[in-house]
Amino acid sequence: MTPQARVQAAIEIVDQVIASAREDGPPADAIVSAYFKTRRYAGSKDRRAVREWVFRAIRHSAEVPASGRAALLPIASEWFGGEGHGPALAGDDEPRAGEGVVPRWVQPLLSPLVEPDEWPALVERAPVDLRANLARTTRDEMAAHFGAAPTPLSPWGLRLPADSAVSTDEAFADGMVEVQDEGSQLIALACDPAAREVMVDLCAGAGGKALALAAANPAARIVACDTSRARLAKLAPRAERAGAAIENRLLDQPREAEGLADLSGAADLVLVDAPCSGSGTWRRNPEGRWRLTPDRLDRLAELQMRVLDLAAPLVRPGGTLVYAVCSHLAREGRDQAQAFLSRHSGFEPEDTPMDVGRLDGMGRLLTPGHDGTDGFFIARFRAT
Ligand SMILES: C[S@@+](CC[C@H](N)C(=O)[O-])C[C@H]1O[C@@H](n2cnc3c(N)ncnc32)[C@H](O)[C@@H]1O
Repeated sequence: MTPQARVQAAIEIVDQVIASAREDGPPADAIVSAYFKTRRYAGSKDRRAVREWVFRAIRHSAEVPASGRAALLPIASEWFGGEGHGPALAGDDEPRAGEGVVPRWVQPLLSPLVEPDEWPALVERAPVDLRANLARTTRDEMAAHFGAAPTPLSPWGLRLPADSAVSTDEAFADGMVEVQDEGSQLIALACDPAAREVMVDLCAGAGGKALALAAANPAARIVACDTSRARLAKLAPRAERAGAAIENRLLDQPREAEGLADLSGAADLVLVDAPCSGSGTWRRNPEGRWRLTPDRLDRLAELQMRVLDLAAPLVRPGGTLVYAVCSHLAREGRDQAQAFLSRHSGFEPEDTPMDVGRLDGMGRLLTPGHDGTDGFFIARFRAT
């Protein structure tokens, strides 16, 4: 492909990314892969270059651009002109995407700790973090195997450069490591897993945190719940690879409480890794900024409240509830934690066992700019 044709391909892909953000469709990565499935003429260098253009265009623009052309014009105008199968010459009054990190309507909703000087880090390319599965290996052994540096905050973590391929490595296939951002590892650490016998991961998804809990305490009973069959189905093969014993439980929305009745008052620890805006992972999914709308945020805040209320009765007296979201928005983090306490007088806040991030209300906030992790809010409550 000519350089111009690569830019044209990026324009077509960004058009699809814009539509997918509107319709809650697949992520940009999946769209790039699907695009090249039907274009066998593109070699690996072409694919890499096009992908690079696509993500540069997405990172460049906080607001949804008018089109793929509008997204590429500000960063690739030298290739517009119709040569070499490239995009046609741009008109003077053609729309161009503006530069920005945080969408205007989201800016007042950020935690006040996230000041504008750290906004650029919210969309910078992220490294690949691994979690060594201590049930099978040591971090030092995996550091030597991958030639990776230890992460500074998590005792289980290793850090590789952005875009490192891990899934084809034999240590990955043998369950010695999982790909997991250091911030996610810190959520599992905030659960104090070694001290628990019964742990419920209420929003387990594909089980990233449940696997970390199991690695830290292989003897514990871990119940991984979710309302999404598709997400939960991904946990079983991962658990098998890691040699972890985790019970899977598919909950039926809106009758989740019925499916949890036998766990009432039985859990030493309930983790609520709640559905959220994902604003803390914009550096991995920068088009997440284009997906979020005020309506969607309202629905997520409702859901967070609902899963917290489902979690509360499961915690035994003296047990712990950990609430986490991968978000920098005060409404999903510190405000949600405060509202939980005002609804549940049988809980009191307690600090996380590790001194990481910054205090944000009664929880802790981790951010890419301050901590080098994805963005997370973590709060801990003790059942009195
Ligand atoms: C942030 S994701 C969880 C990520 C997961 N813990 C991990 O570490 O990979 C939130 C999950 O909550 C699930 N969820 C949504 N509504 C729920 C509900 N009412 N009860 C339980 N899980 C729910 C979603 O399906 C989604 O998988």
